Amino acid sequence: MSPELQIQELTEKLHHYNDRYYQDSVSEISDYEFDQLLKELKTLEDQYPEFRQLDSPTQRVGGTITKTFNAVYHRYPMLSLDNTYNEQELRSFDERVRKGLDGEAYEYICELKFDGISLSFTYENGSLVRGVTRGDGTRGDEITNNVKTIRTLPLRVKSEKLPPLFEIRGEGFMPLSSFQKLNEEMETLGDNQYANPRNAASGSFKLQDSAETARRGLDCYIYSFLSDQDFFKSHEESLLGLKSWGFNVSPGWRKVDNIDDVLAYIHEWEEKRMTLPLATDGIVIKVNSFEQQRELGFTAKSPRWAISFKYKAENKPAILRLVTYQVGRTGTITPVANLCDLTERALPLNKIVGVHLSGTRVKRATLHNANELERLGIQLGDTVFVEKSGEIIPKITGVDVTQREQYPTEPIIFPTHCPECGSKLERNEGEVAFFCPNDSHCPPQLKGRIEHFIHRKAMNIESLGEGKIELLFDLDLVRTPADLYDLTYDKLLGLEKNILNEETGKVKKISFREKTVENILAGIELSKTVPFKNVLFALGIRFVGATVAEKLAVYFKSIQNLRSATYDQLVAVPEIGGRIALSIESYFSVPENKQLVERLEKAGLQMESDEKPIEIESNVLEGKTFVISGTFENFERDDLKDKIEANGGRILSGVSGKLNYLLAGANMGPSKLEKARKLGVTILSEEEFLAMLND
Ligand SMILES: NC(=O)c1ccc[n+]([C@@H]2O[C@H](COP(=O)([O-])OP(=O)(O)OC[C@H]3O[C@@H](n4cnc5c(N)ncnc54)[C@H](O)[C@@H]3O)[C@@H](O)[C@H]2O)c1
Ligand SMILES: [Zn+2]
Repeated sequence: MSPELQIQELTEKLHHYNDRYYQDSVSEISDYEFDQLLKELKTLEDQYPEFRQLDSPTQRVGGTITKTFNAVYHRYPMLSLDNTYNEQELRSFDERVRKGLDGEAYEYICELKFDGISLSFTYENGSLVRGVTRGDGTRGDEITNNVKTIRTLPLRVKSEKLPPLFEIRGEGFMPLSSFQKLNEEMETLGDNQYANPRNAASGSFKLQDSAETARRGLDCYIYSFLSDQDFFKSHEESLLGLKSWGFNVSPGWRKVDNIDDVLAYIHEWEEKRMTLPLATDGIVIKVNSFEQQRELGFTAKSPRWAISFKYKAENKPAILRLVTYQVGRTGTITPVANLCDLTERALPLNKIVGVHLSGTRVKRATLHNANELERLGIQLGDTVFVEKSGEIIPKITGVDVTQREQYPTEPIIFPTHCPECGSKLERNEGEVAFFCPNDSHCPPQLKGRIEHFIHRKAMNIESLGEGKIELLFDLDLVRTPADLYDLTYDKLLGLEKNILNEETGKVKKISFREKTVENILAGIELSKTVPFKNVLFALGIRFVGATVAEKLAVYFKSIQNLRSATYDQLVAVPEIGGRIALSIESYFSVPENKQLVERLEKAGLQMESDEKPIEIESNVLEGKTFVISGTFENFERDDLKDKIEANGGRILSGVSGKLNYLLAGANMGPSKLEKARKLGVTILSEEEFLAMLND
């Protein structure tokens, strides 16, 4: 693959994971894997800077602002931290610091890296006036009412010496005890549980209802102070100052004066951090002197005077007792390893006690697919290595075949039929996974459809979660998405179901009371206003993801037009290929699907689009190319792109010799600006751009 394509692919992949992580609070891969991909991209970009994408994830903070809160600009940008997983790189960081400081002596402050979300608090005349999330680093969501529920955060600070305006920063987190309590409650309500305390904190700080936020018992550790005056001389002084004003500074920090002592601190906390009442994922190292911090400066994304060291996932041997097979929402069959500790070989085969790993008991680990079984070459009874990092599903990384002499093993036989519905399994050419083709009757697939239907990017019915759907499905009330619209208050009130938590063995009762029922119905009602493109995505037509659905909605404008479109009409749509066209045709040829769509139409869902394709305003920018960078007063970035295209201009992905204009907003990276200057690209301000439009 060419480096250009590689860069494009990696960029896209990372955008996808960022989106899932920051918007949906879901990690599809481990942080370690994510960070390795990011590193790979960075290396490629350094080698081929001309192919770096406009919005490369190496250049900016991964998060975004939401539409539900007021977005406010940060006085001082909120950046990320560079990270590493190994000591060698940490020593290289130390080398860079040494060089950057030209032989001056320096000290480090080591702190724990708390796993939550960054928050920024503004104090005016000693009073807390604003609390904001990091967002995209330039702008964040204003969540003042929610941060005021943090009990340890002073609303007023009394000290004669305080500057009239200052900002403090910290990590908002959910203590492990609150996390456990919250998830237990959510389980009983049939709501989706949070995968880890970080996601729980992130979700809870962004609730609309502050009373609910208050109930969830959030907390915050403060780690930085910012003001326009030189108030403190060092990070150490600021931590002591913050503490003396009553801020919640975590006591674990330490000042050291060389990298070996940093490493000692890291080793010391590797195990000890498991005993803390909150989740941590590493250590943060900061140059102590503020003067020296200024000398070292920043990259586009992170300070050069700090780095985080992240602990790698724990890896441990265990015994593979049994392989079970899960049927996923799309029919994919996933083999799952059932594990126990090495000392528990004598237990009966079906007794799955699990292994102790990273502070939790791990009973199961994914084996992905049949190919992976082959690749690992594992057998039942084998001694395997298990790894777990944070919230990620544990996985098997290898096998110790030397143990087979002493402990005989048996081959694993992959099933030929679906464990849920008995259909014969199939595998598409070139694909690794077997799947159950019975998509209209296989229970997990039916449930999966409904779960997809209510997803945020689809019908966005927040009041229904996995547990609730399970209950409605098992009681035969909802078998297809259309059934949701036939639910009534009387049908729902008082429904109950016991759910067994396989991990803990505890039984929980889900029951629908008045408030729950009202919420469910209100959520379903509200979904009738969701635009056509979402409805189209919600149908779950194969290969029709959110982006394709949007294109189809803009082009065909209604379900009526789409349903009657021929293959040739479908492939005539820009970016719609034969594979998608065939899938759409085949979807509408199935009687069950036709009926589903008709019922949804009757229920009153939006089946027509009022979205317009980009309307041509003028051709004043005809033949001109643009790259947009930074933030703007009058436009969101996407609006600006639309504006350029509506006036005949074209957007390019990176600064190159071919480019006509670099549209430079606030806070853009200096390297891009410099490159544009070198290549003689005209740099436009927002005002100049507006003037150009009005020419
Ligand atoms: N698994 C995935 O799919 C996925 C996707 C996107 C991001 N991620 C993870 O998230 C990371 C990016 O997130 P990020 O930009 O917030 O970086 P980060 O979480 O690695 O580090 C920066 C953050 O650390 C926090 N922090 C905690 N304790 C601190 C302390 N004592 N001092 C200073 N800061 C402290 C701050 O909130 C700061 O913003 C990635 O490197 C990756 O590990 C994972
Ligand atoms: Zn099946």
